[in-house]
Amino acid sequence: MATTLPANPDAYLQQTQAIATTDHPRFLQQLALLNQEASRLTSDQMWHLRYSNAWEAMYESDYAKSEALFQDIIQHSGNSILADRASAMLLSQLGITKHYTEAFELANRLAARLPQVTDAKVRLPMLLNLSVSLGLAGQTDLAVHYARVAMAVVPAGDSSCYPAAALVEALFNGHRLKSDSPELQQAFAACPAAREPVFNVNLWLTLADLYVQEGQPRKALALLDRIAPELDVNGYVPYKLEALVNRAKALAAMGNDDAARKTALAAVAARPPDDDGRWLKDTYEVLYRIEKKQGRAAAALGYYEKYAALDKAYLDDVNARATAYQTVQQHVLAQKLETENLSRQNTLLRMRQTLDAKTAETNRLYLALLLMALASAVFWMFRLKRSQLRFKKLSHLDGLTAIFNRQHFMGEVERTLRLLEKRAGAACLVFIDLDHFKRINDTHGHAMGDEVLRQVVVVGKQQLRPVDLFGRLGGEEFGILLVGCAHEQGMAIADRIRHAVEAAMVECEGAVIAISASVGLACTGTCGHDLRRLCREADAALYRAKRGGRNRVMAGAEDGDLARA
Ligand SMILES: Nc1nc2c(ncn2[C@@H]2O[C@H](COP(=O)(O)OP(=O)(O)OP(=O)(O)O)[C@@H](O)[C@H]2O)c(=O)[nH]1
Repeated sequence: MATTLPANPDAYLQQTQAIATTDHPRFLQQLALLNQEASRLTSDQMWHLRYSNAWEAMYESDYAKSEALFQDIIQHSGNSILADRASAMLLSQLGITKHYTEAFELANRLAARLPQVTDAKVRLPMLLNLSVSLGLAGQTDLAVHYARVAMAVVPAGDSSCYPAAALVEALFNGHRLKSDSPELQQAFAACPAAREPVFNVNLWLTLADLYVQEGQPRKALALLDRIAPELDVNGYVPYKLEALVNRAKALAAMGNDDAARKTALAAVAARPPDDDGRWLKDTYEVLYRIEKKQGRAAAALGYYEKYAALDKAYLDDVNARATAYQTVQQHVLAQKLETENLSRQNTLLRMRQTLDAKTAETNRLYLALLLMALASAVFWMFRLKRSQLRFKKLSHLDGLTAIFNRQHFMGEVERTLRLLEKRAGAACLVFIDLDHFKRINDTHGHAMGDEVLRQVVVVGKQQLRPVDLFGRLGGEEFGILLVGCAHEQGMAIADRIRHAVEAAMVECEGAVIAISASVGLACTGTCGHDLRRLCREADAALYRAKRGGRNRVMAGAEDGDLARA
């Protein structure tokens, strides 16, 4: 054996772990060397060394140490392959130490991880330990399934001893194995070549057990005799105990009570401190039957009590495993349902949020549309109102001169007279008619006539105050209401207007057109505030102005006329 680490510690670490079961003494030597030279290892190599140390601690039943090391590797190594191998080993250990709930939880995690594990050297221990732990749970179908899957993943050229042995164990624990089962033959064919003495011995002991169960005690005894030397070499206590129990059972079955008792008592003495009582209960059963058969009732009762206590403990353990398995599965199912429920709730929530967002968006859109519609309605209403007002205003005005038309003028005069009547205010109604206007049209054309009409309005406005009303009554005739004016003042203004018309300079083709107007006036002082009377009087005054020679202002009969200026 090397006393210093070889140049390539990676290969040495791998080779060391590979001989852990086939050459355990050498494994121990190499492990000691690796621990001694640990300072020369890289971080990853140190994790591999910790794995081997954990394996050895588990082999030596130092479960506290091995569990701490396995957990450290799983959680901190950062090496998924090593972590998976450590998980597989920990699974096996949790079954041995009866931490069933943790074991089945880990089994579920490993089963879920299996599809991602491609390395056959890692998949194999995972599948094997899944088979063993599910066998512990009483799930024979699953245990057999995983063992058969494990058979299929064995790399070409490697031994199929481990999965074949796992399959035998799964079938045996499920009471589905017979001494001539092909699975047993298959394991016997694979394991000797793999030079796995522990597995070989286990298979032989299983066969011996089957012989006893099948009522072939001689065959069992012959087999046990044959493997005795190997048992001594390997010195694995539980196997020795199983061999003694089966030997005692076989001897008892053959009626060799003394030898059976002696062997059974040897089995009791060989019981290791951490034995789970599985084999010992069978031992006490053998002893109880022998004592009973030989009439030693007290001794029989003593053994029976021990047998019954161990059998109860064994059955309790079986129940504990099954219960832990069911609990874990229920927990997983509950978590799955909760996750599904949460996911459904999340989906609903997301849908509701989307709907809310859409509704808010739609509402915003509606609001925007409403505001737009409102703004547009207000705008159109404003435009409508404006145009209505414009039309209304236009409808009140004379198209040519832009002063009040007849209808509106009369309306406004009537309204103003009503107000003045209430206040006893005075006013004079003035009618103006251009003289010989037809001639102007005829001489200068209709357009020129229009221009004359416009000019008359311009000069007329200049003589009026804002409160006065001015309107075109038709053709070349205009009306004015002089608000707040009594007769004299009215006459003066009317005459100023006549003057202004006469003085108006309307040119046509270089010549000035002569214009004059006849004016009739009627005032409230004599006619009162009645419009019709005022109109009649103003009209009559105008008539008299025309008749009197035009270009003059005449007042209503009682008002007294104003002579031509
Ligand atoms: N250019 C123009 N002529 C108009 C308008 N309205 C009426 N007239 C004309 O005004 C003239 C009025 O003629 P008459 O009623 O005979 O009166 P006059 O010629 O002014 O004679 P007297 O009133 O008697 O002085 C007619 O020839 C109408 O055609 C108008 O808006 N524009």
